[in-house]
Amino acid sequence: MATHSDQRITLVGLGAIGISFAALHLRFTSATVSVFDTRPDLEEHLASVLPGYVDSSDPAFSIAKLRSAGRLRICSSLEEACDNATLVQEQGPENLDFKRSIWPKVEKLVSPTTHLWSSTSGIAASLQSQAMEDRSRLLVVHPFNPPHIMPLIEIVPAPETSPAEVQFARDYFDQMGSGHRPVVIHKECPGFVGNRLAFTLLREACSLVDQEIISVKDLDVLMEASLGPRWAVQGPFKSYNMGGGAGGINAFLKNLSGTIQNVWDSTVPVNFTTTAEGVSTDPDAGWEAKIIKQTQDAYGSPNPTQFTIRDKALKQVLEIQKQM
Ligand SMILES: NC(=O)C1=CN([C@@H]2O[C@H](COP(=O)(O)OP(=O)(O)OC[C@H]3O[C@@H](n4cnc5c(N)ncnc54)[C@H](O)[C@@H]3O)[C@@H](O)[C@H]2O)C=CC1
Ligand SMILES: O=C(O)[C@@H](O)C(=O)[C@H](O)[C@@H](O)CO
Repeated sequence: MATHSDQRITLVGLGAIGISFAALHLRFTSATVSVFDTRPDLEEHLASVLPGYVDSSDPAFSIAKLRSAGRLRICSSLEEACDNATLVQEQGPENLDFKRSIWPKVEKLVSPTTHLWSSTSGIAASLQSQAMEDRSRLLVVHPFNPPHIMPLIEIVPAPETSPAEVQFARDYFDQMGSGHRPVVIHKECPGFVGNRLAFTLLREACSLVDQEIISVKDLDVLMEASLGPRWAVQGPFKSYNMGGGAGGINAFLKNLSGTIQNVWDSTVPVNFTTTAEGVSTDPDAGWEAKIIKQTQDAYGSPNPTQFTIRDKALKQVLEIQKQM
């Protein structure tokens, strides 16, 4: 694989994820990063957010230095941004029309060997690539927010994606030295794996609040005081293997099979009451209104201080993981 310094990376879409990926590539590789976004305030937006994400006191990482050194290019068109790119990563809107339309445009602007990655949360590469000339090039490289801190990178090839593209993406993050942990998902499924697990838990959490079994705030306390720390140090299978004692997971499943099955049989799934405007917040709409009101009453709207506290805590947890 070409070293990171050989990479000329184009980022399409510099919102929450795009800026975070820009910081990751700039901080941990010597790649050139060209950024394009249709927002008119891209330069100001980058200046206000990127330095905090790059998180380095080294003056070489100031926006001005990165630009004068040619490592950061702020572009005003997709054509300019894709010029001479070895890797194009899109973090545009999470809708199929956008993602399906951007790739044929990019294909025409780059070389046949340029790697093409989508940061999508759940739109399969096989759906995005329908209008592409060469569908074997497209790969989902799904991060967890924020990717400049969160180590997971879900690599999700379509059946058409070439194995070489998967290997390149895996090597890219394995060799970055940032502590990122790429995981290859072998079959496309809605939500891939990370979000599928997250949203399964979210559905049960919403159902428990809707049934007035627990409040939003106490459910968060319950997670932060138990499963959160547990799963930060041992995933579900590793921790239940320990939970089975000497007999491991086999004993665990045998000992608890009745309780586990009883819980599985008792779940009361909830489904969105969506309207043309999206999720309904109508007080009579059921669970959504309860979740939204209780969450807003508990936490208000997210503010920069909350993000700073979150990121600091995440980094401390990840530092502890490295010592394991
Ligand atoms: N926010 C999250 O927690 C995560 C989001 N993702 C995925 O990343 C992608 C981006 O999500 P966010 O960064 O949260 O969205 P965002 O709304 O913060 O950023 C999207 C950016 O795309 C830009 N954009 C819109 N149309 C464009 C165009 N034609 N060309 C170039 N730029 C354009 C917008 O101006 C905006 O800055 C989505 O596919 C999402 O599913 C993946 C993991 C986590
Ligand atoms: O949770 C995350 O950071 C990611 O898995 C996501 O994809 C975001 O939650 C969000 O985009 C869910 O769709």
